[in-house]
Amino acid sequence: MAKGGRDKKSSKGRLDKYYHLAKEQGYRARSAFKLIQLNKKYNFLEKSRVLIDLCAAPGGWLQVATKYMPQSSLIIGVDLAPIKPIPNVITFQDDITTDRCRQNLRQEIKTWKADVVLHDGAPNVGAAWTHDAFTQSELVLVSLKLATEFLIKGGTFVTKVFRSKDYNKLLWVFQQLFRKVEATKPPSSRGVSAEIFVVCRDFIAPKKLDPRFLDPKAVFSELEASETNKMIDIFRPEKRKRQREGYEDGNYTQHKTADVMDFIKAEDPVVVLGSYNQLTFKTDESAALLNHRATTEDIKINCEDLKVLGKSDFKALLKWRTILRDQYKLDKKEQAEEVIEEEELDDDEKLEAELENLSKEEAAKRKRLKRKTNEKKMKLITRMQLNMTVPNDIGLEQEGADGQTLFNIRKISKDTSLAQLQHGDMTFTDEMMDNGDFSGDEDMTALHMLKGQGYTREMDLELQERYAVVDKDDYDELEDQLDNDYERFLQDKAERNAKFRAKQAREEHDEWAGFDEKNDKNSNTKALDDDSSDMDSDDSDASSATDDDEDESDDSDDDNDIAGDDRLASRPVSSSTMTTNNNKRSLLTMKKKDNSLVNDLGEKASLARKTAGGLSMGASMFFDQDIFAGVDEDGDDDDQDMPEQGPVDVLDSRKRKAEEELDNDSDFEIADAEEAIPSGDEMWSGDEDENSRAVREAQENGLLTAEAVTMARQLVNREKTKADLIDDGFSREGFRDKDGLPAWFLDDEGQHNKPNLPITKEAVLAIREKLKALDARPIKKIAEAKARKKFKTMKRLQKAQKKATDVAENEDMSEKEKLTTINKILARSTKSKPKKEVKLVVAKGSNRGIKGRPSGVKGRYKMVDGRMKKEMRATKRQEKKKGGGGRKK
Ligand SMILES: C[S@@+](CC[C@H](N)C(=O)[O-])C[C@H]1O[C@@H](n2cnc3c(N)ncnc32)[C@H](O)[C@@H]1O
Repeated sequence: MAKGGRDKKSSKGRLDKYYHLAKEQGYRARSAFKLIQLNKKYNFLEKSRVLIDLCAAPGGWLQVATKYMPQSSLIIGVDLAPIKPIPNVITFQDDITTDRCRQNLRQEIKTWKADVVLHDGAPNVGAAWTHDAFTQSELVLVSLKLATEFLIKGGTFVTKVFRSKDYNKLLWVFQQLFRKVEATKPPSSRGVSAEIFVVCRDFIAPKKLDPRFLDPKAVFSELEASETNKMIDIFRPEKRKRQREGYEDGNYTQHKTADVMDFIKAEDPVVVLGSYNQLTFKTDESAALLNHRATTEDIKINCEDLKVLGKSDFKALLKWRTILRDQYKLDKKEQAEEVIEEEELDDDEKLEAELENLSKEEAAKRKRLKRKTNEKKMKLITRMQLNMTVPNDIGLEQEGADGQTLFNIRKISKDTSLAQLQHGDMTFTDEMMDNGDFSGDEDMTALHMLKGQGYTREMDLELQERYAVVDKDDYDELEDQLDNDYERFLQDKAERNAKFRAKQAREEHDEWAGFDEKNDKNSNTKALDDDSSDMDSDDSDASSATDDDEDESDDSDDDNDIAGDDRLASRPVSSSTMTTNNNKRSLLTMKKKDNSLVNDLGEKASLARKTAGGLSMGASMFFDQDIFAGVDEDGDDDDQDMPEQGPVDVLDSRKRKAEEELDNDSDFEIADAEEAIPSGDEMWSGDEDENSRAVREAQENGLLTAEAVTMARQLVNREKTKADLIDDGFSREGFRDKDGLPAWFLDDEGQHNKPNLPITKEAVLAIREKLKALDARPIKKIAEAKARKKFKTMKRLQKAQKKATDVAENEDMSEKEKLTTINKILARSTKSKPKKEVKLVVAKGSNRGIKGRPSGVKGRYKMVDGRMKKEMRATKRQEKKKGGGGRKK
């Protein structure tokens, strides 16, 4: 039974490197590394003196806290389960949801306040995930409540949250109570786990707090999302249904496949691409598609792994789908329905609608052109920042801003990219395509010829034919729509995959290296200004006010503390103000002015409820996020860019926009991740002490083994990467369970069961030389003794020299006498003095037990035990006898 259990554990990959590291370093749970890594990122333990760990069993986090916090800190841990004692830690068993636990905590902490409150609580995550997730969210609120009671102003609250539908609501509440809220997933948290850690810093410590902030009923009761999120797709005149609840409940970790036909028939193909890992051709219907001429090899490859779709792959799949839908006449019915609807209009209405459509199309075209120009400008600025373009080039770049003449196949031939292409490396073309560097028709054809099958010209032509596209702009609209879809796809993907989010943030971070946040903001603002020059003045006022306020809030953090604290309980914010974008901005402005987001949750919710067709509480939460500071105002226009949308009420359109943005709930995290997610695994090394010790030793003593020298050379010569070395470090052998094995066996294993690391001849020679040099160096004591001897000899020689000079100058001596005397003096000086004899005094008779010098003994002496002397003599005698006896025999 136990064996089966263990196997199951292993097969799940549960016994990973952190498990083994935890065992090695004596941590009770692998989760200890989560706190180590969180602390490495945010450094909250070192400067804390009082810590409360809610849900602390078995005590891994407590162990970490004792290690990283200053000595004699007060550390309290509580859990439903008993916690084995940890030195200098107070633990007790309690349910954190009870009042008794609160009282016990109060008793332990007395009048102090905690600098850190940790919460890693998880109810038994098992079969009923949905239920568990909710209970976990409740636990989080309970722990937050305790945190608000015990935390010091400016304190830190760290909690685990599961990515469920309550996630954003929890984040919103955290944001009301802490100035800095960041969600992060430390590397030791398993990728397959839906858990994420939220680090809330700088506790506002409001004097009064509306209890509804911490009441699960108030926080988790969400207004039903309105039905207004309908984006009419110019590609598919059908309703698009977004997964507003984020993850599909209960299915977070599996490799999911869907049949290709599901993708083709789906209402929203982007959701399918975002939700599944693979599209299969297993049914008869889908298998038949394999022979379709549009199903190229690239399409098949794209279907294999949807998680790695690039932009062009994504677009190719959608175009392929459209062609197939056309073939299966899946859109025909809806089109017919539309026609019938249109017939119902009378002539005047038709004319009006047509005119409206025309003017909208015209406006959309203008906007698109402007946006493209701005994109080009932004790209140019980026390039200049990265020293890729000199100002002289600007004219050339701008010439191509309208996308008519810019493409340079020369660009490929000029630089190293040609060599890349010749070697079959098409990443360059992908990049150019994604960047929009290929713009003209000929360019696209040329590129597609280079690219091969996936994104075929044929497919594009077929699509143009299908939509009776008459000019390039119309086709651009299709492309725009695909671009939007791709953005949506990325968003969905980001929501689903925390790792992807981290990667994306890293990439963005890398991409913009060299820009500081301010510059970035400025350039964005500039683009916005350019883009929205025709925006009404109210808008610009509002946005500038927002910027100012933001600055203000940054500068006057402290000033606003008290005001903010008081207002947290009292000042209502009306959700009804958020029905238009103008109002969205004014809310943002208000919020920024307050600097502490002081809202009355209930008031806000009820007002939202009251607002017929208004935004939901979730939307207001969304607008409260800092990410709005950089919101792309031009995005509003994009909605109107779609001619097929037909006459739509502007208000509705904005509501849709707001709702759509609400759905992109991961925005919050991405924004945070940009700032805070580390830019490499090195940020997250598991055991820093060991690492730093090893580094220090290597720095002090150099590399001492041939293996180390070989590895170092491989690293320097780029034959191996750091990741390779880490991988090599983990082997099955290293993780053998040693519990219960006898010591002699482990000793033996230790001697012989060693990894056979590769070494090179050069490394061996280098080490040999080094050791030779080391060997040649005398040890300290010998060197000192030698130096002393040399010094004494020198002194003696100097003395002898002086004596010899005196003799030589003596006029009373004959030359012969002088010579003999000098020779004697020199001979004596080179001879070392005979050692003074040490007299052995036997401690017997009158000498027994005396202290000090025995009477009648002069000079050096040593007391010896008579027995010892006797015994030694006896031993010698016996040996002599034995030896003699042996010979006799
Ligand atoms: C993942 S473990 C915590 C591990 C801990 N951070 C460590 O490093 O050892 C989650 C813990 O939450 C505890 N827990 C769940 N619900 C609780 C509750 N209502 N009150 C107290 N503890 C609770 C469980 O008993 C469990 O020990």
